[in-house]
Amino acid sequence: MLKRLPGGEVRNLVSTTPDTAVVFKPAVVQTPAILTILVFLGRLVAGLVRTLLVHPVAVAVLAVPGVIWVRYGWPTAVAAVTIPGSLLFGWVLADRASFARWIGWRLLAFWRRFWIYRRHWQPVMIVSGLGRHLQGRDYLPRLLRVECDGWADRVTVRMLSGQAVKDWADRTEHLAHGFGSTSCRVAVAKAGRLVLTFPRRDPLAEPLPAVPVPESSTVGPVEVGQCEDGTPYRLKVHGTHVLIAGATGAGKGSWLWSTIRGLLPAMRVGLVQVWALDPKRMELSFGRALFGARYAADPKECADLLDEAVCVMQERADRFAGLQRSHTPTVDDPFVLVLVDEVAFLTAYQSDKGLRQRITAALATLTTQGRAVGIGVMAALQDPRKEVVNIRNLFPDKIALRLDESEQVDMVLGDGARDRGALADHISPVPALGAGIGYVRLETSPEPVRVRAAYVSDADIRAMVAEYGSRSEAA
Ligand SMILES: Nc1ncnc2c1ncn2[C@@H]1O[C@H](COP(=O)(O)OP(=O)(O)OP(=O)(O)O)[C@@H](O)[C@H]1O
Repeated sequence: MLKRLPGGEVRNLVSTTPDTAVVFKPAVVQTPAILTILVFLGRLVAGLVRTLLVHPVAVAVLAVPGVIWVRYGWPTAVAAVTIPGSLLFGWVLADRASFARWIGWRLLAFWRRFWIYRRHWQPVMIVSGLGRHLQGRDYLPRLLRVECDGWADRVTVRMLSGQAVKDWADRTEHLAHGFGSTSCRVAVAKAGRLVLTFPRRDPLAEPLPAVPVPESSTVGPVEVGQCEDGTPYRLKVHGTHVLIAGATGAGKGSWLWSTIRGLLPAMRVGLVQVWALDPKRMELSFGRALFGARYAADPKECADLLDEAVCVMQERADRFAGLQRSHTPTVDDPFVLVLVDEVAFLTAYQSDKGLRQRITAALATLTTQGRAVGIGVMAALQDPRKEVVNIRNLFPDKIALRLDESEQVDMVLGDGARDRGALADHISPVPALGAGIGYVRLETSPEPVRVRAAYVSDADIRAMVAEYGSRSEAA
């Protein structure tokens, strides 16, 4: 048995070069067996101590009854298990969330570390090419920590020296399927350490009803839907520009309408104006009364409205010059959000060259100079192959809803987004399962966040128009 210890194989290594009689035999230095055994024992003790430190709850649940059994006999051990067990069961019934936070997820993490990740670590690492098998030894990335919450496992790993984040990002599919998940996302924790996120279920599989209209009038980030961890997602619109790309039926409308809905109280008091460009006449026309005179559908009217926005922008820039460097919305200088549904209709597909150039120039001017003076642009785009290369860099924040091809993901979100887990081409085309789901990439963070926008139904829009239509118009 000792002959099979790692390193022993070197003894049998013989290498020859073709066509010569010269034979090379490496010198073999035998490691004393006692040294190898001591190293193994040391590693075992270190592993036990590490398990105790990382999973104290799970170790206590397993060890304490055993110790009581040995010292005081089985009846005491059964009582020691039954009494706390009943108390814990009562805790589950009384407050499931706090039980999960303090006990449940920790036990699950302990179990999944042992049963899923530790058990499959070596084969998955070797087969995916992230580990190496050299001269009878495995060189594997270190599995440092497993944490669980309601929807995913977060696995912290230490990369092998010399590995790059891209090596892992290129193998997310191997990792996901190797550890029994549908996807895997890679994020950098610190130098040499990564956090891999493996979803266990999809919390966004059910459509979300429209978010209630906020009570206060704010232009701060607008609640438009929900993130995977169940927290509300708030989209920043003031001080940025947002591009939303998605195939037909991907749910771009729910992002536009959820944003308008969150701004309604601020529109009512005059802190926000939404200017709507609706060349398809199918989306924003439904709530036309909310926009008053600032609605355009015909390409010529759209160009005029954009030019008007540029005039407002330039007039403000003249007034603010030397006085203020950022915009605070007031009734006199409200935040102007220019919404464009299907921007390619006005640019790429526009046959009138003069109009196309006017619109493109106005959009470029607004997106490059507008945010400091309180003008924002939110544009929807159906086919990212048209126009996205020209306009993508004008929008600091991008959202990729369902896309037809994997190459389109990086076209919309920027290089490397798909490798980091933005699988927009895998979003279901079934509206109930996938419409409104998208990956958001903000200028402040390279990690794409998966979000589902709430669905604002026709009835919701009618109610919004009835409640806010005329008053917003007046503003
Ligand atoms: N957030 C959502 N949750 C659930 N279902 C949605 C959501 N958004 C849209 N849907 C469903 O998907 C359908 C298509 O949505 P929508 O028209 O907004 O897509 P779109 O991307 O604007 O498409 P197009 O570019 O063709 O106008 C809607 O009729 C609705 O049934």
